[in-house]
Amino acid sequence: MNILDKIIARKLEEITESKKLRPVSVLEKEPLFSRTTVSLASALKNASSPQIISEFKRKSPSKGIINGEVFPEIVTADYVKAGAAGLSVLTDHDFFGGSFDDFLKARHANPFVPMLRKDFIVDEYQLFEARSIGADVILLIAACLEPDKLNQLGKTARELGLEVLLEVHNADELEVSLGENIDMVGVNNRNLKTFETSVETSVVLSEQIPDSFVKISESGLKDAETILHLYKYGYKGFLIGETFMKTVNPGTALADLQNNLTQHSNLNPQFL
Ligand SMILES: O=P(O)(O)OC[C@@H](O)[C@@H](O)c1c[nH]c2ccccc12
Repeated sequence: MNILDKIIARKLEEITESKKLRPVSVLEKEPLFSRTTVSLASALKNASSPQIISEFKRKSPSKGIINGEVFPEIVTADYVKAGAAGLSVLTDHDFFGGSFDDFLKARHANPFVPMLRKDFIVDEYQLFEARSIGADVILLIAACLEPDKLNQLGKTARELGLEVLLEVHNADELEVSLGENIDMVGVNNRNLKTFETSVETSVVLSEQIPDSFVKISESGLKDAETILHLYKYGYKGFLIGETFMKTVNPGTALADLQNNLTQHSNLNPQFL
């Protein structure tokens, strides 16, 4: 069984448990459930420079513990101060060390910033959960979902007021998964089954994503040069976790990257 299959198997168990403990009728009563969501897609679409979506991630199956001593309310507020266009917070516990508690702390610290619930969504129930913790965006991973299921989840997500980020890793996934209930397409530079990471994945797939979708490059991004390179291929958003999270002060790491982006684009105005 590859790691993705293991994650999904565990996810299905968790969902069965959660549905009993907190049925949809309970989730719907959460105060955040009826909150007005904030659009990540429009923040990215309207920007005239590369936008960073900063991730709060404690650990991962590929890297183990990334940072054991971090507080989501502090890190995410620092990210926003340093200019993050959006936030991504892991809610998967067993494989990524995340939680609803992390997400809620980040949400309360940043009420008006677009936030992605980063998890493995395989059931409608998780969309209600996402809404109940104050998410604006959910991720649908093509590698985890049959096209019909993906389309159905996208439809329900949008009915709930959530934006949908479709994650793909290759042309086949893109072809079968791209549909009408998608707001943004994220190209994951990391293969979730092998953990192999190459930013060339974003270059190769860029041409095949229609211009009507906002493009985001995800994973393995470390420096301004790479971001400006991918920006030329039409990527507006850049999802970055580990590069920031492995430092003592993730917000400062983002601020440094933003400075480098500005400097490089001053030196090379053709990039912007
Ligand atoms: O930490 P990185 O290499 O900057 O990657 C961030 C993000 O792209 C990655 O965490 C991610 C992308 N897709 C996912 C799906 C599930 C869990 C995690 C992910």
